[in-house]
Amino acid sequence: MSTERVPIEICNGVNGLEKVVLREVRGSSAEVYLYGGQVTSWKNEHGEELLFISSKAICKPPKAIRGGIPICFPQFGSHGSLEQHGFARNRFWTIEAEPPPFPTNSSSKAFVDLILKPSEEDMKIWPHSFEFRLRITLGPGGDLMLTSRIRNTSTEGKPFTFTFAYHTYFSVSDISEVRVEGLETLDYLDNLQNKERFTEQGDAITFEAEVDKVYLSTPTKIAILDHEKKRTFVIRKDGLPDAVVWNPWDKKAKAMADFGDDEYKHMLCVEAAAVEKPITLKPGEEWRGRQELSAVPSSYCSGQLDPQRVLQSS
Ligand SMILES: O=P(O)(O)OC[C@H]1O[C@H](O)[C@H](O)[C@@H](O)[C@@H]1O
Repeated sequence: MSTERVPIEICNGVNGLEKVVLREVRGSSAEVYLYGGQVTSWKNEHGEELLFISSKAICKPPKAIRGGIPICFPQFGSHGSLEQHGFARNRFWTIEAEPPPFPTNSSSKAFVDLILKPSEEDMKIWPHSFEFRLRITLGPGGDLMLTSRIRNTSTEGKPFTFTFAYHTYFSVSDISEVRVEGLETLDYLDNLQNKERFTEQGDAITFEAEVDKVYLSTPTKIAILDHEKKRTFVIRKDGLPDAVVWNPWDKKAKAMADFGDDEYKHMLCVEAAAVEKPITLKPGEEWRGRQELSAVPSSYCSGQLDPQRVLQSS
């Protein structure tokens, strides 16, 4: 099989911000803004958007883009002294033509390599030398893979510590019809209750109010079932033990300037993350964290197991 890659397509997105477009022959596509190194669109082969992006997103530095997949680094949330979610999401990344090779089992030809290095200004707020390489790949079947490689390039023998998340906003038909599987019975830190630790009770996770939880040491596979759309998102992760689940619900939605009042109904963030146990890199060390997303039609839909409905439709 030829490994010749598809030439990278770069064009201007909102407010003239540069974006990279990845396309697969079967019709799926993805868009990545250099601002934030942020995926802002992921479409399946029917051209359906799979990620949520707010109609009120402010695509203007220094505001991070509301939606898609912001990168939280070197700090997740308010777990540290930096600005919320760190600074990677509102810096300009660059395309790296020839990154150091790394083993990949993907035969995909549609990918882009980005790199972020700290500026002098960044060094003032976080005095650490690093190279953050991000490869975004669109697989032959339309899967979206993000691989991060973060290296400590300190020449002064200084280690550094960080937390991290792929803050993925999934597009869902109706949040009250959505179920998350893979996090049942796990411990979590509740951001709505001073980051206190609780244990999840019950069968599956469904939504009827604001949620902001960091599930700890989760399985590597998590599923989001969207009954109305008959679609299941599958998240596979590696190097990222935790998973954040967030929906602002109505009150917080109204309080956010870059988020529509009712948009909470159509999104859910499930974020592959390393939060509870920060990662430490010594000089010369490199860390990898990977997230792979796929969207598959789900055979199970709400009501299918309801005998009344089965009778009515037969
Ligand atoms: O508004 P942002 O800074 O983008 O953060 C949006 C949300 O991100 C995460 O999911 C956090 O757990 C939430 O506490 C936060 O509200």
